[in-house]
Amino acid sequence: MIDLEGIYQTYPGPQGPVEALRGIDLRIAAGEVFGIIGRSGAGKSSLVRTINWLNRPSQGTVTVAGRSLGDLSDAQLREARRDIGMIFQHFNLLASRTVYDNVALPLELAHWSADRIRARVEPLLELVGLSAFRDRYPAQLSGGQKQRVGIARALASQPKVLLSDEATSALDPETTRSILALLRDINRELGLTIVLITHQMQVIKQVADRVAVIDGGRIVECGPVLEVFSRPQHATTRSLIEDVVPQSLPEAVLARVQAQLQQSPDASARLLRLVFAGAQGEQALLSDVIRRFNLDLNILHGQVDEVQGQPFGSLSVLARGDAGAVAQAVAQWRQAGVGVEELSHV
Ligand SMILES: Nc1ncnc2c1ncn2[C@@H]1O[C@H](COP(=O)(O)OP(=O)(O)OP(=O)(O)O)[C@@H](O)[C@H]1O
Repeated sequence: MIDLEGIYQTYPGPQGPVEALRGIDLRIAAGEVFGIIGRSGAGKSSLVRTINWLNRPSQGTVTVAGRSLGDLSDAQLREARRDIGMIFQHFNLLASRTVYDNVALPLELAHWSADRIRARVEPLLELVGLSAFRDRYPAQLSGGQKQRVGIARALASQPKVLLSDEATSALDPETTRSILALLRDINRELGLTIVLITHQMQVIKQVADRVAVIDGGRIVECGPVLEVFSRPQHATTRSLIEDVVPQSLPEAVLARVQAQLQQSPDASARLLRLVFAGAQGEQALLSDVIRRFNLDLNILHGQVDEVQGQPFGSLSVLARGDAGAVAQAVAQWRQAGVGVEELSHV
């Protein structure tokens, strides 16, 4: 559905050119919810804006729904952009128009008749849960309701792709969850391809199928969300994931364990972090090794969660046992597909 090849974006700057995008290749399939995450200045906005040609890249090609945007005339580009809806962090609603009229705007601009507009807008207001608010003005709405108007407006021209530029960044966590659930429903019901850029891993966790991590204008990691969460390869990914899955042991917990072991030393003790995802989360991972290898396992820190309906978690444990027992337990976990890393020597 979306194909980016060799995208470079250079902006002029007071201290010389700024290279915002440095060779991006990305393929997003029809019907996917695809997340792009990165820190401030990583190049997220520059990237998402090349997908509707609001940013013309310095180099590279963008193909959306079979059309190479760089090859189109202005009229063809206007036509192609109807396939690409967009929602924004600050909603971009017109204050002087009601909810209904904001959603109707793109259709008015396309010279639709009032009857046709009504037939399109009313079901959209229903879809986003705002039928009762149709005559209100943006100033009379909450942030979440404003974003629902933004979503309905973006869907008015029946796009194939919806781009979301930090659409939940200005919302509280609960409203964020409800907007993301709405986007997921729309993706399922309408088969819409959704590309969302965000700096929040929570957003990726709740809604994306695949994620690309962008850093310094390059994609440093890309894959299915569950895979990237369980085996992050790049330091930037790890630190972004820390928000939703602890990647290390809090200093205070580590200090407590070290103090305990100083009082009663144990040469077999190892501090391990286990990461499990999907089917592994349903197995008796701990009790099995405890029984089989006669291990002592203290759970020190961790979290069990769900990503895309699959169990996913990380547990930090202190493992102790007879000579070789901990190593055998580690081997068994690894064989079962559980990620095991040694946190530090204690
Ligand atoms: N129009 C512009 N002119 C000059 N430099 C720009 C322009 N737009 C972006 N940049 C620079 O390009 C780099 C990438 O910016 P971009 O807005 O794409 O990042 P971002 O990841 O979306 O950041 P944020 O999350 O803070 O919005 C930054 O160094 C930024 O300062």
